[in-house]
Order: sequence, then C-alpha cells, then structure tokens
Amino acid sequence: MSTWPAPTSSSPVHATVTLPGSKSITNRALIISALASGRSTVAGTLRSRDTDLMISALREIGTGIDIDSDDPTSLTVHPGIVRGGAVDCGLAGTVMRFLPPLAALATGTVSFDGDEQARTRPLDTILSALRALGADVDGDALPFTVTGTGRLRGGTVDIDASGSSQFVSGLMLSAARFDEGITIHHVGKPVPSMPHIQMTVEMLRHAGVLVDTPADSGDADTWRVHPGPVDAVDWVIEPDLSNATPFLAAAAVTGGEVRVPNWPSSTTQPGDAIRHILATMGATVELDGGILVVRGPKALRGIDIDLHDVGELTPTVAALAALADSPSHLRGIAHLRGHETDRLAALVTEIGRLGGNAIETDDGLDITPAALNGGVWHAYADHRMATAGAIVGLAVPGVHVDDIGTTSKTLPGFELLWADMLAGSPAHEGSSS
Ligand SMILES: O=C(O)C1=C[C@@H](OP(=O)(O)O)[C@@H](O)[C@H](O)C1
Ligand SMILES: C=C(OP(=O)(O)O)C(=O)O
Repeated sequence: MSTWPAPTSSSPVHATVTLPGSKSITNRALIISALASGRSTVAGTLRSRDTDLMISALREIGTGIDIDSDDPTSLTVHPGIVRGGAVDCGLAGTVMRFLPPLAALATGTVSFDGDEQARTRPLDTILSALRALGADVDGDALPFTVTGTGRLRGGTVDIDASGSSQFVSGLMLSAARFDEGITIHHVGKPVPSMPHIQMTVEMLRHAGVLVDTPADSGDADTWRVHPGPVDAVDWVIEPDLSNATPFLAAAAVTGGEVRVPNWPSSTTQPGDAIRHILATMGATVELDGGILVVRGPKALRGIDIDLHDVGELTPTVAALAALADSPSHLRGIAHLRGHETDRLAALVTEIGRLGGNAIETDDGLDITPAALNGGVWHAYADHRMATAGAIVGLAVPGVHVDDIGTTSKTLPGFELLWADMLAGSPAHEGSSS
C-alpha cells in the first residue's frame, strides 16, 4: 500500500461537490426492506464497502436484491425466508449490529465474522439482549453464530447502550417481526448518537411500523416496537452529510467556498450539525434552495462542543481544531474508543506526529494551536481518520496519508472527488495536480 500525498492548497478552494447516498440510511432501508411484506425499491443507494457488505449478507441469508445494470445505486429488494449462511461484517458497525437480530429469525445458523480490527468492536450488549429475547447466540464478539428456528419471542429487555446507539437501532429494526415486538429499557450513562436512533424510528414508521419513543410514552430511555407487518417502501436515500463534512471543511480551512447540492431541509443525519459547527468556528454557512454553501473565514476559531449526539463528525472537527487559532475542547465522545479504531487515541497520535497539540481527556480531546509540519498520517483502517488527514494536508505541506483507500468503507473514489474539488481552484500541490 503506497501513501497518498495529500494535496495542499495555497489558494481558496471553490467547488460544488455532489455526494452519494447516506451509509446509515442505505443500510437501514436494506434491513427494513428485507423484512417487508412485499418488494421495495431503494434509489440513490450508497455503494461502498459497508453497504455492499450489507447487500451480500442479506443475499446470503435469503433476500433477493437486484441491482439496476444502468444505475448501480438503484436496487429492488425481494424479501425471502431468512435462512442460515455466513456473513462478513468487514469493519461495518451497521452490519455487525443490525444483522444479528434479523438472523435470529433465520431457519438455521448464521455465522458472523469480520476484519481483524472488527473483533474488538463492542457487541456483547446486543448479543446478550438477543439471548434474553429467546435467541440462541454463541459468542460475545466477532466471530459468533446466531441459530434461529424461524421466529423469535422478543419482549422486554434491559440494555446498557452507552457504548453505541447501534445496539438500540439494531434491535428495533427487526423487532416488528418478533412475536412480542420489543421494549428496550436503556440503563446506564446516556446513549450517544441519538439522531441515529431517531433515524431508525422515522424509517420504521415510514414502513408502517408502530414505534413508541421516550417522548411518546414518557418513559425515559425506553423504546417500544409493536409486532406487526412491515410495509414495502420506495426509498429515496439522502446524500451522506457526514461524508460531506471534509469537503465543507476544505472551504473553512482555505477561506474558499464549497457548495453541496441536495442538502435536505430536514433530516435525522448527524452530519447536518456541521452547519452549526463551521459557523461557530467562523465560517459563513447558508442553506439556499437545497444547496449548502460554506465560505471560509480568514482564520478558523477553536470550538468548545459536546459531540455526544454527533460523534461521527469528530475526526473532521478535530482536523479543523488542529488548524484553528484558538483552543478547542471536544467533549461527550468516550464511546469513540469503540469505533473503527480508538479514534481518540488515533487523533492524539496523528495530530502529535505532525507537531500539533492534542491531549485525550476522559470523554474527548483538548486541542491547542501549534505550527504543524508534514509527515505520515496513519488512517488505522478508519475512513474518517483518512479524510481527517486530507483536511490537515490542505493547509500543511508534506502530509501523506498511509491508506487513503480505506475511505472506500463509505466513500469509494474519495481521492477523485477531492481532486475534482481542487481542480477548479488555481494553486494546489500534491497527487491530484
Ligand atoms: O446507526 C448508525 O448508522 C450509526 C450510529 C453511530 O454509531 P455510535 O452510536 O456507535 O457512535 C455512528 O457513529 C455510526 O457511524 C453510524
Ligand atoms: C462509526 C462509524 O461507522 P460504523 O457504522 O462502522 O460504526 C462511522 O462511520 O463513523
């Protein structure tokens, strides 16, 4: 694997960047469609490692998925009886957490494995919950098996979802097909990434599933999915707003202007929070007729922010903070230690390697301004670490990302999009020139 010389831009970046579909919405739409009572279609699907793993896994255990030969982002999903098979989760949290509850409905054994690095990602919470709901699960982490009899009792379960919102989402997504549905009580420190749980709720409701949230029932930290049929839906996937953030950051870092079309006027995607984050750091941000326009400031300010709800944005925000002219405090993100890699440790190490100043706190990062130098930025097989390196490289000559290819987890062809963004901007140096 050769390192990627991150292009440096000595002039403001001016570009319009169109992003493919959302990973989180795509993989939810696929699971819900696989459980539906008829044929669904999914338009604007993200095609990337995480979503292709979901497609392969669903096919393996009985779902028919046709891919339009003229437009590989258009899928037709034909639900089938869930059967045994072997599932590769790669490093995808959405595959390793969303599929086991569906596998519990199988008529055989579904075996799960994934990348070496995936074997350390937390899973015991959801696997224990499935056992409590009547499933036969062997193992507490990857690799593990789920053996089904074609149905699952379901019912009430207490879980500690402070490590990942995906435990709640994963259980909810298949629960309408459990005999008793599900009632999930969370017990523990606050659940992160609540917008992602709201995404699950809204998409289930869109498919006709009856869901009670804490706001509906008045029961704090309790979600209920009633048993019942799941409707077929013609899904249209929003662009991935978290994947938009490195491109918007490019405007902020270079004092340029980046436009992202098809920005939804209302969304459950956490990436929407980048508008507030960039504005707080000094950028001008406008949402104008579905186009998000970010104009960078002369100098970026640091930020003090709780990212508990939008942890996915941390690598982008940390890269921006490393280039800001005042200190930043990123809080509420202890759970990032269980993401693709330990993101807090990885960001501290990589910012430090370039001469920056980042320290790990109990639940986040403190980053103070320092002059940065070039060097190798390690991605740790983490797509968002790789894109964070690209952001830093815009402002710091001589940054090389060791594995830019890892961006294919959610954004294949990132380097080309990055190069296209820079192509319209006069002075930059690096691989894309
Ligand atoms: O449900 C989802 O699609 C996701 C939930 C979040 O997970 P955590 O709650 O584990 O942070 C997020 O970080 C991840 O990228 C996608
Ligand atoms: C945490 C992430 O991914 P995953 O779905 O694998 O948890 C992410 O994309 O930032």
